[in-house]
Amino acid sequence: MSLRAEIEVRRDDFALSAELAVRPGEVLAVLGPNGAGKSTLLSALSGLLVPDRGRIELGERVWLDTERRVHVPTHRRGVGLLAQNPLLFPYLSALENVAFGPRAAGAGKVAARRTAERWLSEVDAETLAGRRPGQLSGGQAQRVALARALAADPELLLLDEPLAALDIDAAPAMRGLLHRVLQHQEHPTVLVTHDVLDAVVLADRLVVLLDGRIVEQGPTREVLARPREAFTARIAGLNLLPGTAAAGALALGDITLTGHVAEPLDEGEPAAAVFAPAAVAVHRELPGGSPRNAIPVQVTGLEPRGDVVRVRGSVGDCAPAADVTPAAVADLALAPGERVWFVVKAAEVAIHPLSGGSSGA
Ligand SMILES: Nc1ncnc2c1ncn2[C@@H]1O[C@H](COP(=O)(O)OP(=O)(O)OP(=O)(O)O)[C@@H](O)[C@H]1O
Repeated sequence: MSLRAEIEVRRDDFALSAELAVRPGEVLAVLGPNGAGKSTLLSALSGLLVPDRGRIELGERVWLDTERRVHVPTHRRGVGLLAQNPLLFPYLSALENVAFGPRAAGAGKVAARRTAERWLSEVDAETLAGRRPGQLSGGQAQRVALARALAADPELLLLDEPLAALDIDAAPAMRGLLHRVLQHQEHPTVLVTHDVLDAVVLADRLVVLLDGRIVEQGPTREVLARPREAFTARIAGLNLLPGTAAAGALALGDITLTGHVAEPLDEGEPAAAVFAPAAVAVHRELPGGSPRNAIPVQVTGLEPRGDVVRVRGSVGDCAPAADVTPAAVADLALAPGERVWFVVKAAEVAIHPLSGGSSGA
């Protein structure tokens, strides 16, 4: 069932006005700076906040229609929420936490337990079944919280910064797990995040919210490849070269890029190499010797950016960038049309799975 929402919220010095549609099985990421209205939007979808005006429908069911004074409360919407903090019941075991939703929906004790076991295993947490939340790490608790959200069989899944509270080691594993689980979701999902990587790995489509308004939307990689707003350009400032996963590397046509594989990847699945323009060195000749990644590009443009010059290149359909000093531009006699090598150390490259939903470009 598709989600369709039109929401208006007015506050003293803030107004949210947003319209969105999410198809079954699709993941929509909502990105935006602090105060843009992301949480307000999510609260309206979950029913915790009653908008001043709007309409929210899931399939044939109307959750909100301000003209007709319809407002279905949160507990009757069938919404699964995974927030920044796991918010597990402290006195219940992991298994009992996950079984809570099915029990509340009327399932018998044995059936609820079986559902909980299946979801705990789905999130690689079956060995944690008997533990209380106080005996779990942040990453483990978040996995249990995801199982709890899914075990209730929600018709709409809301993910509110689900990786923001995890430490730098736990976040990639959880992102990889979400990637796997969301691929099998049949219901719409809305993901609020600050991190462009979450959108790249998890979302089919992206909306960018600024000051309460949607300023960009479309398939994730299309929006990031051609940002129209400065905010999107800034968050999309990383190079992202899409290809397919190959043992510990990324195949991009006949180029192979090696890097750090932070999340589980199956060979042949869509993946991307992600690296900063500042990590790229530009060479006229292919440097020999050291095991570095070398990408043959044609220079398409040079843009001054403070102390550096951003060299834009093209390789296939991709437009990677390198930040170099003005002296290097002069030494290398860089100009549009020239053929050069973009060279980047494997240690500077991260290889991530890519969202591969029906509408993912
Ligand atoms: N309960 C509230 N009462 C009054 N104003 C609020 C309330 N909650 C949020 N706001 C204001 O509404 C605007 C949007 O806030 P919101 O929390 O939706 O933004 P956000 O995009 O989620 O930000 P962040 O990324 O910092 O969480 C902000 O100006 C905020 O100060």
